[in-house]
Amino acid sequence: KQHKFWETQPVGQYKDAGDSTLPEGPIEPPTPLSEVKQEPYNLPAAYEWTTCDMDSEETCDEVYLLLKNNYVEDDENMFRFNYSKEFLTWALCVPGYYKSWHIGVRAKGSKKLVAFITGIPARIRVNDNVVKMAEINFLCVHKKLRSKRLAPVMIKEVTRRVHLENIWQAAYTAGVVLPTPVATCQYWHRSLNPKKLIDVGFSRLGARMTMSRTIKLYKLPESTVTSGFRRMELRDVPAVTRLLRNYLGQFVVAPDFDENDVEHWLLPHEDVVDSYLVESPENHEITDFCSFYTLPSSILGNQSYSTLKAAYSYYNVATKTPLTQLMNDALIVAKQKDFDVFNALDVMHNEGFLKDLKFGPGDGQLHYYLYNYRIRNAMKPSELGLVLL
Ligand SMILES: COc1cccc(CC(=N)NC(=O)c2cccnc2OC2CCNCC2)c1
Repeated sequence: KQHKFWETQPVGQYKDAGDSTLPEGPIEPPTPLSEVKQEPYNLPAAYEWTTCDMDSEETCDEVYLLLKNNYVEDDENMFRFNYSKEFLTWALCVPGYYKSWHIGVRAKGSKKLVAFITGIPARIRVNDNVVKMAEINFLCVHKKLRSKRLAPVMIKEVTRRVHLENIWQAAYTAGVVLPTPVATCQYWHRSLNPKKLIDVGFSRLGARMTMSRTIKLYKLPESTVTSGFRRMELRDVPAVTRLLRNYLGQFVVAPDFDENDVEHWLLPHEDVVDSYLVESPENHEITDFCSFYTLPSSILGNQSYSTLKAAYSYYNVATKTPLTQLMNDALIVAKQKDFDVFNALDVMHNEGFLKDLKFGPGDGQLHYYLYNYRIRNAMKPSELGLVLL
């Protein structure tokens, strides 16, 4: 039963593990567009496909509520991601996006939205090859429709619609192990509001630790320490693009951002994404950059709190300021903005600051996958330069 579906897909298969004679690159060649299935896959009779227009307030609301009530929970089912409507519009209406890749499933009678899956176009470099890919995300099936085997048909349908746009590769992440991860990352958390985190059960009071001692342990300065540290502005896009492209060039897998991408993904957008940079006071050169995105979680079954305000480390570049000092300034502004916790994966150079800045290891892993693209060896997290939302 294990992975009956994934064994039919062009992804690294367990039986090929360790066979380093297999070449790096696409597993299957593109299909002539005329041979791509023209009509949607069949759903169970009671359901129908729908395209979700995220520009429509009403549809965006439906998507928001479906995810708020049915999307990913932590291993102990204490928290559930609660992506905001603003965030979802930002994450899905990206430069060059296809509305047809924002796919919903409705119950025919009630017209209720019961499932969702999305793709967005991205240029991803793998070693020396820039590949047009779809980034797949937000796969969600209503809790009441689980184990109806809807996920495989939704994955096939988004794949079909991506193929229709002549794109043959994809990237996605999951908390579960599927055939076959290209990288397996550990996530880490830095307490900003330890009292709330302990009250809601996200963190536990350390052995031989009092609450006041714990609050003191995680206390941060009121203001940032790096001179020239300021929010990113539109005029900074060219310099930040140069800085980011140079930095990301060292990783095996990373986005191939241009100025248009940087403007969309990294310009500050309230309650969605925050980005800061260091402008040298002497020559006004931009030498460093840090960013984090806003992803709150609903707190399931707590009397005093309903929402965990979490910041997620996004892209960070340090060329003059020590990365640890730069990230400490990111923690300081996140605390100023009333975040409860700052999360990070051990990707890129993050491992270098996690322990020093008092991050604790999370209780799970995030696995990265490529669809129809083989890489000879799985990456260490430090070789991965891609952060998905
Ligand atoms: C605290 O509330 C949670 C609500 C749901 C799940 C989890 C645990 C979890 N699965 N965390 C992550 O996947 C994670 C931890 C650190 C950084 N990025 C992450 O995931 C991102 C990237 C993948 N898509 C979801 C958001 C926590």
